[in-house]
Amino acid sequence: MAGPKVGEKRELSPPFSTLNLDKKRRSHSPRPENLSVGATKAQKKEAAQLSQKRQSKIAKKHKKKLTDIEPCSHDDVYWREVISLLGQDVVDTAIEEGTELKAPFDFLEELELEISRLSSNGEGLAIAPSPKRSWVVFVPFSLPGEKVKARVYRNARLHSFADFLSVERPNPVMRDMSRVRCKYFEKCGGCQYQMLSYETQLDLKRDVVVRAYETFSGLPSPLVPAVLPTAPSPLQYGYRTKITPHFDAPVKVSRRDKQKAKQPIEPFPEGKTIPIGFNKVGTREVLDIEECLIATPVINEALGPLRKSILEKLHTYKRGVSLLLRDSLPIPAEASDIALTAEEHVCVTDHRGKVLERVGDKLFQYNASSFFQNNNAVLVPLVEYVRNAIFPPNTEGSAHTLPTHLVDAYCGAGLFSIMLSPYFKKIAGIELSSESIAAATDNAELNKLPPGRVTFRSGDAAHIFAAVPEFPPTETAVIIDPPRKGCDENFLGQLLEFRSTTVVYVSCNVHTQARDVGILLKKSMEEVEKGVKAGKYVLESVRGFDLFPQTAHVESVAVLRLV
Ligand SMILES: C[S@@+](CC[C@H](N)C(=O)[O-])C[C@H]1O[C@@H](n2cnc3c(N)ncnc32)[C@H](O)[C@@H]1O
Repeated sequence: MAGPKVGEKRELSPPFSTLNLDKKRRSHSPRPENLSVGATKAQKKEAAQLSQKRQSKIAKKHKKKLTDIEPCSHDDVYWREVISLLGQDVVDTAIEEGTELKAPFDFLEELELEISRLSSNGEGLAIAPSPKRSWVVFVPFSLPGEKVKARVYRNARLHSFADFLSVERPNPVMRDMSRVRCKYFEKCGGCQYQMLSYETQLDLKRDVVVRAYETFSGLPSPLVPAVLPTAPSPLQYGYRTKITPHFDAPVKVSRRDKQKAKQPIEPFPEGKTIPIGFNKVGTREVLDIEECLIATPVINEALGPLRKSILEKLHTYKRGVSLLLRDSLPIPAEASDIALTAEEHVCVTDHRGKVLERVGDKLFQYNASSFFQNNNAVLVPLVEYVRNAIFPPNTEGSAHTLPTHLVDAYCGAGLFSIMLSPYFKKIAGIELSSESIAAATDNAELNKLPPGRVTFRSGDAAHIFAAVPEFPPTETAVIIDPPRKGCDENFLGQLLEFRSTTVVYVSCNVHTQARDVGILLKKSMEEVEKGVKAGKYVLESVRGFDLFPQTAHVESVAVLRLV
């Protein structure tokens, strides 16, 4: 369950962004904002012409076949949204006619658009009002039913991305700008939903889960249960325990200059400042951020002094830097005193430092640069939900054997293994990062788990099944929590071979989750049909969890049972 960084630019780049002008737009062409303020018609025309030339050059270079789109990638998710809005027939006709890369408007053209619905990434989707051909435009910060003004900044196959300019006719039910708390909203790429009620945000995230399973699982609808309402985060602001603001190189030095001259790099003039913060929406340009209201208070308290100290020694930086601010409990000098640590929080800014967090009655220590979930407030409800899925409350007296063993695949610093340790006789966790495995092993000791109950090993998740020959599959539950790209075929094959009674799949990318669940269900059905195996997997439930309020991001938990 990773999750987006605040202000992180979503991956819109290759292989699908055939006319990817983003970088160029930033480096050479006049920025749209600059153009809108006082730009003459001639300037706008010149920019558009320049960009059109560049557009066709890049299009030629990068023209990709549809088959090059990586399944379940951001590009694929956008492409499926385009198909669902335009209809497969319209898309097929455009491809046949060869017009699918010919946007019906100019680069940087201002459009007035009627928003139909929201995309899975939180942008409004509109069909461009063009008599030439049907074309979809994605506009951030716009809502269904609204009429908005937007300016196109990138064209791709049958769709474009546009900067949001203004709402001409708001959706009075959904939009309430008095809800917006952050002064950077609509500029920063971090949050998409601050103008919405929290209930609406949760409903929208449920829709994303529904659409992901419809689109990416390949399962007939009767095999997908009704998606449950999204579980809320106890905190809707001040929840984020990690942020990574960044800044670009204060002085640009070309590689050739560095190699050739080997002379001291010109210092950045003292007293000057540069933006330190998150990416401006839809760009890789840094927006100066002095506070981030979704981050915890201790992070915001530390951000000001950290920014100040950087600006004071700005001339010493020769490269851009990604800062790290992590909310932590203070770590006592003596490791044995760690459980007694005070509950006032501190902010860790050293990438090589340690972070200490309490989740329920357990403590977790890990390296500041390693993975840990970024919303501490929701972790107890999330783990509880996973526990209830493994031990359903009403199974007493049923033939169902309750698991005594747990496999925790992609275990990180041991969150699920350690939190669920009281409920199992034996637990095995596996994780690629040896740093995280070291932390997980230490965390088992820190929480005084009975020796031998939990073992962690570093390696590819698929290796776990060979490593636990003594785990009886019918009495073993498996938790999977892979990175955004989901599980690979090797892992899924071995999971199917192992055949544990319960699989709980936690994911920060519901699209790859839906794909993987679809593969598991279909393959296990095939095995039954061929008479190779007796039982098959069914998808018992799917539910979104809101780990990132105010953003469009959703975590998803799917429960699979062997029947
Ligand atoms: C989303 S995190 C989940 C971590 C943990 N379950 C938690 O909640 O804290 C995914 C983890 O998978 C690990 N990982 C990535 N690829 C892996 C692989 N092929 N095998 C095992 N672990 C992997 C990453 O290092 C990362 O720690």
